[in-house]
Amino acid sequence: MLEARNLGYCVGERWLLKGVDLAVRPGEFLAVLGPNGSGKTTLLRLLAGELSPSEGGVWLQERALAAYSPQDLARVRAVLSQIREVGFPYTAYEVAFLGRLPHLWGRREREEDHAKVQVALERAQAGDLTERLFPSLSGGEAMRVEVARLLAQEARLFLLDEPTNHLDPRYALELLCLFRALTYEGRGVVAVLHDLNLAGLFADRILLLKKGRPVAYGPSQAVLDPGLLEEVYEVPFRALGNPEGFRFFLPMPREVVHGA
Ligand SMILES: Nc1ncnc2c1ncn2[C@@H]1O[C@H](COP(=O)(O)OP(=O)(O)OP(=O)(O)O)[C@@H](O)[C@H]1O
Repeated sequence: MLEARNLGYCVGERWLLKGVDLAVRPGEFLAVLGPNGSGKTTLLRLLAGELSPSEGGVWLQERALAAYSPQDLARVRAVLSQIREVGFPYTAYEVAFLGRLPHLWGRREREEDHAKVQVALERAQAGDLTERLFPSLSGGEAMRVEVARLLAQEARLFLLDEPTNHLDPRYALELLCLFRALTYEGRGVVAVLHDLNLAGLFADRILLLKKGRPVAYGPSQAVLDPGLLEEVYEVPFRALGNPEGFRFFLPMPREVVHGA
């Protein structure tokens, strides 16, 4: 569904990202992890076609990303970015309706478009927000409306930049359950996450970045190794749970790990 080969992005003399290879198959959930400034958003923007690679390339459904028109691209992949500003006081419903725009080229909106937006708002637990002005929503409410916009877009691939940002534990879990459920319909998900444990719970695979370079890429529970995490995040981690099964990871102050 999605493939990146030797992907790199350079600004001036500095490589913000270099040497990334990855593949997302239909039904797969890939989490992108790494410290602040490690290149996660840059990678997501390259995968979305919002930035052009300095080297390597991206293929979506076996077609080079660069060969897509903006309309075609918007019908295949949906992007949840970190920037959540709208220039006008749109209602939440109008923001969610933006997801239908890629399907409206060359035709007028129909009743079914509104029905799809309504279903998307309910599925994103934003059905009670429809009349609210978007700028007046809390961070978590705005996120749910944005998710409704993505669902209304009916894309095959979702690219999510820190989707659990602003969400309380319940909504964070429910949001990731929702996207995991969408993978069972054969859609793909790439999500930038900071929560290692949510990544371990929901992702099939993890790509771990440090300073713009891939450090590990593989099955989630294999990548989530305390030694590797300490090397990447420069803080000790303690693993809890069953070494043969699911493990949780807690970052620890060094004094706690090594004794004060
Ligand atoms: N247009 C640009 N010009 C110069 N440097 C940039 C540009 N865009 C991003 N950077 C830098 O590239 C690095 C990677 O940025 P990026 O936003 O991809 O990191 P990130 O892993 O998503 O970080 P965070 O976890 O803090 O959101 C950062 O040091 C950032 O300051």
